[in-house]
Amino acid sequence: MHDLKIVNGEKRFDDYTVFNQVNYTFMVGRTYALVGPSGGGKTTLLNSIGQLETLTSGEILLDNRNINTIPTLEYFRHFIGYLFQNYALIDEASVQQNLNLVKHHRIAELSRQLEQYGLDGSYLKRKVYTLSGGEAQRVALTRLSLQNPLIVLADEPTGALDQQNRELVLTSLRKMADEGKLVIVATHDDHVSQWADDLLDISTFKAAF
Ligand SMILES: Nc1ncnc2c1ncn2[C@@H]1O[C@H](COP(=O)(O)OP(=O)(O)OP(=O)(O)O)[C@@H](O)[C@H]1O
Repeated sequence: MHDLKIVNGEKRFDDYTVFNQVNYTFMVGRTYALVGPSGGGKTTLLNSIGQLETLTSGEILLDNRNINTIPTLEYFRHFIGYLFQNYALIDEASVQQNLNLVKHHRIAELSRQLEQYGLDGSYLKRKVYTLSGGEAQRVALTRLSLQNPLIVLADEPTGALDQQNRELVLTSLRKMADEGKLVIVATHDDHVSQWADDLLDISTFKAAF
């Protein structure tokens, strides 16, 4: 069983400590809500797991292997997938181009994957800027499915969505966990906190000096 372990994790920006003494083990197959006050360090912790930030001290172990020993490209390709509040798609490019950015897929495969998220193949030619927020997040979910990473990091993925699209995102993330992925969602949304298997409050990881 894969796990992701943070051992004595600390992150400082100059002399400001965002968090310290983070000791926590995430298990694949589960969903985690990462909560805490604005500026508390949720995004910083997600980015540290995603190799976009480096811990000031401590380590992050994936199956007991320090993630910093995994080459960044390999890590991004095989282990880490992101879902963001603002979708992180290229607005001026088509849905098809966005889905093919990392790896080329046949149109039939793209259509099949899009249909899982309630969009048909006619969306492939649409420019992302013509999509509604809910449709854009469905495209981002499709991209995540195609990438098929072990760890899904979601930063406020429901923040800009109505209830129906929020439920679609949560159902999709649950399915990914059921398929054996680890899903970590940074959120301010109580509904998402209640949905997750485990709740992790970042503000509990800030010891006094
Ligand atoms: N590159 C950086 N340089 C300096 N300070 C930073 C940097 N990135 C983040 N910070 C600071 O670290 C703290 C934690 O920020 P972070 O974005 O992780 O919080 P958050 O819990 O995700 O907040 P929110 O809920 O508002 O999104 C903030 O005070 C932020 O200003």
